[in-house]
Amino acid sequence: MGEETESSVKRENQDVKDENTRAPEEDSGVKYYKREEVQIHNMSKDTWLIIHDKVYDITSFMEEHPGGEEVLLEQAGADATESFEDVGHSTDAREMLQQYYIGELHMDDRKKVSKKEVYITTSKDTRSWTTWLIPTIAAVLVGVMYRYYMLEHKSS
Ligand code: HEM
Repeated sequence: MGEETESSVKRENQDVKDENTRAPEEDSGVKYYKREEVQIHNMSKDTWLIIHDKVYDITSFMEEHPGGEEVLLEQAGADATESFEDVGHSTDAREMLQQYYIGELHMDDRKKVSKKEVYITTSKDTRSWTTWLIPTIAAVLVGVMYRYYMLEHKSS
């Protein structure tokens, strides 16, 4: 009887240990992962991905992915932001990501200039005024030249 209690205590301790070594899903505070840490999880039974500097454990999603397991495995343990965006995933797909979120990519491992910033500097707003200004100037010039031409013809 005493033995039974001892073994159940042991099992309980084991459970606690497993809980601690598992990917943390803490309520308080965000967990930061180094790139090397993410890289270890690069197989079909243990798959992590980085998308937009966030880390996802997609192990349970592998077989469910509508685009197939293969494409995910190719990106396993790495930054899949570009391939994820290239496919043009739906809003539903983006919302699905939340379920697999486990933390953030460590600040030291983030790229210095994010794609977002590049997009902002080349946004349409800064270019749009030049697209109508040049034809307008051209039209005014043609108008002025036409007036001069007509005046000269009248006087001669
Ligand atoms: C955890 C991350 C991902 C989630 C939650 C996800 C989810 C989805 C979903 C819901 C679809 C169905 C179409 C849609 O709703 O957009 C889809 C399609 C697809 N995904 Fe993903 N995806 C993920 C990562 C990736 C990555 C990293 C790649 C590329 C390497 C990829 C490649 C594709 C392809 C090729 C399709 C099929 C598109 C088509 O047939 O039109 N996905 N994915």
